[in-house]
Amino acid sequence: MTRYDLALIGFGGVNRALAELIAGRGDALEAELGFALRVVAITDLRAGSLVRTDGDGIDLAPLLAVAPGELDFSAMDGGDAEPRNEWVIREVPADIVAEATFTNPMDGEPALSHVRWAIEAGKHVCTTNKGPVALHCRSLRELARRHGVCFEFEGTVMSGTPVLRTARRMFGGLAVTGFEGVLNGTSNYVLGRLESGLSFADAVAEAQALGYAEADPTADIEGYDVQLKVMILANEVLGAGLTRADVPCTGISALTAEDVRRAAAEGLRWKLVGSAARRPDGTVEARVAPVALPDGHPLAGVTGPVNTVAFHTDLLGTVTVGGPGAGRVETAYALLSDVIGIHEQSGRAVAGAKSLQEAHRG
Ligand SMILES: NC(=O)C1=CN([C@@H]2O[C@H](COP(=O)(O)OP(=O)(O)OC[C@H]3O[C@@H](n4cnc5c(N)ncnc54)[C@H](O)[C@@H]3O)[C@@H](O)[C@H]2O)C=CC1
Ligand SMILES: N[C@@H](CC=O)C(=O)O
Repeated sequence: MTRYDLALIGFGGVNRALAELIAGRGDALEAELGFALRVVAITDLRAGSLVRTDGDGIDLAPLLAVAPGELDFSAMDGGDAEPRNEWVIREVPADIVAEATFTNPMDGEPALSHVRWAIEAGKHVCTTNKGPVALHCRSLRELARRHGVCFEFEGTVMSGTPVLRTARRMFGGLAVTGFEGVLNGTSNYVLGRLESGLSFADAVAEAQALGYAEADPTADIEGYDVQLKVMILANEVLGAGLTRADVPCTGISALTAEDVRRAAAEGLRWKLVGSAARRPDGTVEARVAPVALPDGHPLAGVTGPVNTVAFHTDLLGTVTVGGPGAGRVETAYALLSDVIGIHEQSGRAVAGAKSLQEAHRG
């Protein structure tokens, strides 16, 4: 039975939910997917680092029994008060590094370095961190190709909803001309709560407690989170090569509860919309802005942390993908789907190498 050893970098909502998935249904996953998962290292800014490469690896149950803010690895066997990210990523034997630290929309660091170190050490990477992917995807892909490892990031757009894989695998042979979508769970949740009478601050606090918001929710409210997602989607699906400067961005902070309620009474729903479209000259224009959509518009009925993106294509017209856009478990599932993707690609690589050997022999 194949087994993948995982190093978890960042042990907040998402990677903790991944650990819960592995601890809670590892055996069922093993039976269904044909591979086992063992966590051999965890690092976190607040908890420190923990490494166990013997036996079953790290015993996750006792860690998960401790409240997130109270976890301290320093007194544990194999533990250290420091995160020791570089040492863990480069030196601890692991097959896959799951990166889920804070997203930095300015330069992608320190997650960018985490991803680079892992790839340079010959480890596959899956990440939910939008910074490195939006800002440096091309160079990281090239680095991964040179080192013969996978670089997967399904969770960076619409959490566990498989929008990137759908667009990459299912749109072969047609031209995507653009897309528009509700791509941030927090702002959409906040707009809905304003409509039902909550204050802005209370609505944001709820979104934080539910695990939807970024560590600094300004990214959700001012639209930077959607800006990164638009870049990722446009660069993946339209080959756009967009930088942040190419995507003008306005968030929802200027909207008041009164604006939202008045619009609702007039049959309009405010939504934070991220969009991109190919111009006749082949370049791509993109933006992030709040829009008051009439009831009946396909994006007007998207509520709470649900996200939806409508892709415009030449052969199929508009194809819409919708599902959870945020949430700890939902995003942990994206990491699991990346691991499955890595397993499939590794299987193909092994099968390819075997048939090459057979061809040489025969
Ligand atoms: N929560 C969600 O719904 C989604 C989150 N994401 C992304 O996934 C990542 C993780 O999200 P959450 O777990 O919700 O965030 P979180 O804030 O709950 O957890 C992040 C963890 O990373 C740790 N950390 C920060 N910097 C670190 C460093 N330099 N070294 C080691 N640990 C470090 C923090 O101590 C914290 O425990 C973020 O980049 C976020 O943008 C993506 C899609 C959805
Ligand atoms: N903060 C983000 C989480 C997922 O990317 C959101 O609210 O959508």
